[in-house]
Amino acid sequence: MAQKPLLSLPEFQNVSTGTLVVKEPLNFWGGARVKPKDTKNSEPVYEPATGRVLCDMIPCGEEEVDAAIKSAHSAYLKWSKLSGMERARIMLEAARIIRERRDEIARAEVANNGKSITEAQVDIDVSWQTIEYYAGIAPTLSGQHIQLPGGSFAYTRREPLGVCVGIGAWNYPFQIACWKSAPAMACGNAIVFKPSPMTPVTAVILAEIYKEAGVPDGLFNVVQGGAETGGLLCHHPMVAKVSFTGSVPTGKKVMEMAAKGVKQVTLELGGKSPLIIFKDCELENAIKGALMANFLTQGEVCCNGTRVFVQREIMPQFLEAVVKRTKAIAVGDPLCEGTRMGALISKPHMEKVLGFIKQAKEQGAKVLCGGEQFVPSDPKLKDGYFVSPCVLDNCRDDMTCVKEEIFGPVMSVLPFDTEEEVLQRANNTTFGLASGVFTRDIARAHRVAENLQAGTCYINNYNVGPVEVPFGGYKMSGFGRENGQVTIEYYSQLKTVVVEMGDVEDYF
Ligand SMILES: NC(=O)c1ccc[n+]([C@@H]2O[C@H](COP(=O)([O-])OP(=O)(O)OC[C@H]3O[C@@H](n4cnc5c(N)ncnc54)[C@H](O)[C@@H]3O)[C@@H](O)[C@H]2O)c1
Ligand SMILES: C[N+](C)(C)CCCC=O
Repeated sequence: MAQKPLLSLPEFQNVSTGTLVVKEPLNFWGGARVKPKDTKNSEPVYEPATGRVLCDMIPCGEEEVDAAIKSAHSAYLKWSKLSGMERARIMLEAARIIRERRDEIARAEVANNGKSITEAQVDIDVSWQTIEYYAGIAPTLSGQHIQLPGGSFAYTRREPLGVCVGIGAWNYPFQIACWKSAPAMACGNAIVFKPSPMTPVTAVILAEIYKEAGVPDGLFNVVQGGAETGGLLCHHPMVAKVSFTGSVPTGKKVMEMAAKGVKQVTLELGGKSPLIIFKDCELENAIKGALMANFLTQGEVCCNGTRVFVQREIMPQFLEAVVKRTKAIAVGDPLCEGTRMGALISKPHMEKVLGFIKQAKEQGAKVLCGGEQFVPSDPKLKDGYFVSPCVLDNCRDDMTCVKEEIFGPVMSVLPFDTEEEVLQRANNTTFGLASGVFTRDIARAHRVAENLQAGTCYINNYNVGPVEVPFGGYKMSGFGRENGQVTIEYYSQLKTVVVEMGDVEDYF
């Protein structure tokens, strides 16, 4: 008997670099893929490793956004009436299907995003774990009972918000869709998700998996598009909440639009996070940590520790080892198992990153390695957007490469002398997404963690992100949280019910 393909679309079978062409519609609502009405504003989507066109992204207009939101609302009416156990059962089935299809989803993600296959597999694992985790929480959602005088009482109910919109960035396309949909669905909400126009491919796979697992038609919807479609979603009167992942400037616009309808917002924005390495650290771990903090997903990670402060006494050893390890990073075909760094998301983004490096040199930084466009020897990769990972020395706090988010494989190294000084410099930024410290001194580690103004502080590691752990920003890196139990509060509201057991007071 012929084996059923794991993913429903034949184009996703046996994807290798340079082969995927997506022709099927990438929108999904009412439980089915939907062809866009008007194709005139379509944009090509590129495969980062080859520069080849992968598919067209056709943005949804007003009518289509409205249809997706209405379909979400009707599914919400059914889904929100299920018990937590019933919701959990379906979500666990979705997690199981993702786990089973992990490698195929990861390959499609690589074709669209350019990251290495080993990283994409981890992203897909994190995705099903997220759904599993929130499935586990769904049956535990409960209220409080409050005793009042005379036998009266009050109780609270944790209720869903309604239709939630998720707007995603391009660096973790499938994972972001799961980070938003899993807690939302656990709480009884419906979701309309808009991926980044640069990575439209894998969200619709998630939609099909949710459907196969048994979620009601319309509960998880995908609308494709850019700023205009995003604006339509944020303004729609039937939307209760917007959860946004992206840059600070766009986050501000989303907040403004949501404010007009007094909608709740979660903002997961950018960063320029400090990583502080004290001379008493375990140096080998600190070096590995600095690489983890800078070079995952070609450096296109919001929480990357791109300002690496190294205590002056150990700077020579640190630089020698970090440069040696950086030069050894295998850059190339992201679908090869041995590759550790793939291609940047787009040609303009690659040029922007190279521009930051050029400016850093003009401002006095010294390139110790990398920082150039890289052309792999494989001819099919000659038009890919590869940049060799870069370590910058002689950096100062006032340089652009130290102040602005580059979102590419560029580590800026800065010397420091004292704890007090480095804390002041580390906090001297408008961002506050993450931070890290390497030291063997346990008291210092916790003191530094307390004093760093950031939503996460990693002690003796970096960029570890299990779903059980809340993630989100301080300052202009945003607010609200994803992951962890606390995220339930961002996808639900509390109703108080007050019950009188006696007579109403005769006051008037
Ligand atoms: N904190 C986090 O969890 C996190 C995670 C990933 C990425 N990021 C940040 O995302 C940025 C990179 O992603 P990007 O380039 O896709 O960001 P972006 O702000 O350009 O776009 C993000 C999303 O917003 C949409 N959008 C653009 N204009 C809009 C508008 N006017 N109204 C509504 N939606 C609009 C885009 O189409 C896209 O889906 C970096 O700054 C990075 O740090 C943050
Ligand atoms: C690297 N983490 C921890 C998986 C976070 C990714 C989310 C930000 O871009």
